[in-house]
Amino acid sequence: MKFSEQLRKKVDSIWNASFEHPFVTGVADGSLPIECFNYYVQQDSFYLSKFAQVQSIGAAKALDFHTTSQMAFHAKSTFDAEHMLHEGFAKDLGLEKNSEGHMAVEAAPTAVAYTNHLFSVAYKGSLGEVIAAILPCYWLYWEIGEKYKGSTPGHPVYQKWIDTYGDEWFATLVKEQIDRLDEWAEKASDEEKHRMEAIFVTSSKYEYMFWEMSYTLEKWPV
Ligand SMILES: Cc1ncc(C[n+]2csc(CCO)c2C)c(N)n1
Repeated sequence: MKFSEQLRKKVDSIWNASFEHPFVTGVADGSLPIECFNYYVQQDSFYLSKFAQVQSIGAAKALDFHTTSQMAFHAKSTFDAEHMLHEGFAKDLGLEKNSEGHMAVEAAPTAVAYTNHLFSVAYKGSLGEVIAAILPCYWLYWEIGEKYKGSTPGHPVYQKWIDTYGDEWFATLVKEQIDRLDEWAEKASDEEKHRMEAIFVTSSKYEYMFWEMSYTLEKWPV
């Protein structure tokens, strides 16, 4: 069994909880209150800017020129695709920006914790560990896209969100990162593979928590 398949098996119950989370099912059937989606878009804007930095650290940690270039390309895709998608949502939803063009909100506890986890792996770990940390972001969204493809939420913004992750261009990016993980794992020690597995599980839990954070409009207690 490929290493990626082992990891996918390990997180099955965590990912199932994401598939069934009322934020996700609410986007698919249109029942999600719009303030939850607005909040998600604002928090995701913060998340994506950090995610692109983590991908760029991955680019610097690559062991060959081609992989450096591809990881940098992925960081740019986060800006071009994900960020632009969210810019469109922000415009459609009338969300406020500050003077630098960022969403005018404070990053919530879960968004801070998740991005700190990604940064900790990026600064301490190998490229294999960086891929293990960022892969659930790609792969989980891809499975959500596949699962809810064809849903008709009856809201243009929710429809666009569903359509984006069910699209072929996205599948190509995801498959490339899965292959990169498997290639790395072939040469990695058992110790490193254990670390990669633990990192993959932690990111999967944070993905679930990101839905929960958005659904409950999480705030700092003080
Ligand atoms: C919390 C959160 N997790 C994952 C994604 C999806 N995502 C973010 S960057 C990227 C790779 C480049 O497209 C993908 C798939 C998101 N938007 N927000």
